[in-house]
Amino acid sequence: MTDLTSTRQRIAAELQVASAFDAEEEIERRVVFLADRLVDTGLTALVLGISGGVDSTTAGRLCQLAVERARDAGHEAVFVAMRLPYGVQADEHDAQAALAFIQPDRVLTVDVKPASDAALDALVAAGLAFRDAAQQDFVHGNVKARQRMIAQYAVAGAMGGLVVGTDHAAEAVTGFFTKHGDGAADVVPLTGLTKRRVRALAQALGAPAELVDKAPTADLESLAPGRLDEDSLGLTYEQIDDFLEGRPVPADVAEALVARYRATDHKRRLPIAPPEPLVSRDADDRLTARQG
Ligand SMILES: Nc1ncnc2c1ncn2[C@@H]1O[C@H](COP(=O)(O)OP(=O)(O)OC[C@H]2O[C@@H]([n+]3cccc(C(=O)O)c3)[C@H](O)[C@@H]2O)[C@@H](O)[C@H]1O
Ligand SMILES: Nc1ncnc2c1ncn2[C@@H]1O[C@H](COP(=O)(O)OP(=O)(O)OP(=O)(O)O)[C@@H](O)[C@H]1O
Ligand SMILES: [Mg+2]
Repeated sequence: MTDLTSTRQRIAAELQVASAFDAEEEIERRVVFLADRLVDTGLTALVLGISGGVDSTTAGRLCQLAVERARDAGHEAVFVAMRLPYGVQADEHDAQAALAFIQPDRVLTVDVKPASDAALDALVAAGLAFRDAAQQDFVHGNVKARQRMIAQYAVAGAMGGLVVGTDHAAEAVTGFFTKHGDGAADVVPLTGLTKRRVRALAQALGAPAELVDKAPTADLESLAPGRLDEDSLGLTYEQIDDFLEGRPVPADVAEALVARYRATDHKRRLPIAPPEPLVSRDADDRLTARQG
């Protein structure tokens, strides 16, 4: 086995990509997971932003099925779908189609533009300077993602809810999310899925074809509205999925993915702390020796 093959296998295992896949089984397993989290924690709501993309369409429908499952078991539970546009969203019709499909108990709409723009204006007024307009637009994009996180956590705080994230293996491997923005969540039901497997779940759940097949966009940059993820990444999701599922990919693609995975390691972890001081390790060792 080559080094690259064993590295790929290790990454797929770390991201929980299964070798076998059955859409119906995966739906059931993930609905049960969400319903159990509600019952076990005693919390009473799931909260998730619905963008009109396939990830939140899929996760949103799983959430609605999960709260219905929890209610059937006698547990009070509600799914709050959040529309979180930045001003007027160009593909608002897709977001509305997603909501029509998900049939959430409740929809809350919060425009993240005023808060996102106010944060940027205050930073500039405080003297923060950007390299150029493109850098400012990129940083502003991450502010928008974090405003969505703030809105969802406010609802979760008020309603006793869990914030649901849409991260999955094809996004995690490249670290293509905003740290503490869309990367922040209490539960991540799509974990381990490649993008084509997310689409397979969406299809099996009965989502409209235009959402199942929709091209992924983070849609964070005002200077490049609706910019496709694949253009930003310089990789296609087919390539990413093939890599994760152990199908053949060109060596340069595999090398690029391994490099991205390593460079974004910090985004999949808790904040980095200083190494443990030796003195406390010695104390731990003494305690272990006494207990042993
Ligand atoms: N080695 C390291 N150890 C610890 N921290 C490290 C680090 N390298 C950078 N950092 C820090 O990490 C932070 C940067 O991370 P972050 O703020 O996330 O910013 P960054 O990764 O630069 O940008 C987020 C990327 O995710 C994309 N995105 C965002 C949201 C949604 C989606 C989507 O697909 O829908 C995609 C977005 O388009 C953009 O390309 C900085 O503070 C940086 O200094
Ligand atoms: N305009 C928005 N309104 C509500 N939630 C949003 C919006 N944009 C992003 N989000 C939230 O951030 C998450 C991450 O965005 P991301 O683009 O990765 O997923 P998606 O839009 O659902 O699917 P895709 O990746 O295929 O575009 C979304 O799943 C959603 O929960
Ligand atoms: Mg999107």
